[in-house]
Amino acid sequence: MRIDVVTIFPDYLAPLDLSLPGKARQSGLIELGVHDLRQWATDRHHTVDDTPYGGGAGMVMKPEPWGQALDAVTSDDCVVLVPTPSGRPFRQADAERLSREQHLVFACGRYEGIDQRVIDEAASRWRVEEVSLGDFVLNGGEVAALAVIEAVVRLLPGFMGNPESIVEESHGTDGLLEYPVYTKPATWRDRDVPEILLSGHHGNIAAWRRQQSLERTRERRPDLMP
Ligand SMILES: Nc1ncccc1[N+](=O)[O-]
Repeated sequence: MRIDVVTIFPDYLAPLDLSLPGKARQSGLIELGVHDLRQWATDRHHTVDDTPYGGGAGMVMKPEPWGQALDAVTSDDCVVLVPTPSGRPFRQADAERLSREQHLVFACGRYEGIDQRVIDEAASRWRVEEVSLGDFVLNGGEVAALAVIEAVVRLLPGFMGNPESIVEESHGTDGLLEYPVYTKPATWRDRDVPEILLSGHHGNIAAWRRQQSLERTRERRPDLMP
């Protein structure tokens, strides 16, 4: 898989050189390109934003640099992902679907967003998905791009040491929240690990874990209850 990110803050994407994505890059399983939008802002000051038509606070990202940038980094069959609070909620199912793509391009907007014509023109040439991580406002799309990239890359075959660990996760196969987990010591600050987990009885343990998942989901995410 190839991943390209266009941003005015390329250093924000430096964490991708660490941990999982970094390892995946060394093994050649992903190619990552981070591009500074300003290289396509050809005026003397490399201007990337301007005041919004119709007035209003803040600045909007100009279309010309974005048009040149996307022309340069996209491929015919790529998916252009635009992190934005006005996007569709990004879910685990989207991470799974996107992990099967060959080329993802992240357009990270800042300020009040990117001129809509950039999105409209891109959507006439490539698959474009405006995605949101949640109902809160960040200052730009970079943090969201990092999160989406991690959610996608960790699903690629051969990246996770133990593929088993992917199956039993929150928002995984049965869509429930994950059950609580414990490890040694059996007692810590007078708190014991639930007896059932020490019983070695796998059937009962599975049932207890399912019950815990249901209770947690009912309590915290009733919207996910089956
Ligand atoms: N919440 C967000 N705020 C700004 C940019 C992107 C965002 N998001 O969730 O993808």
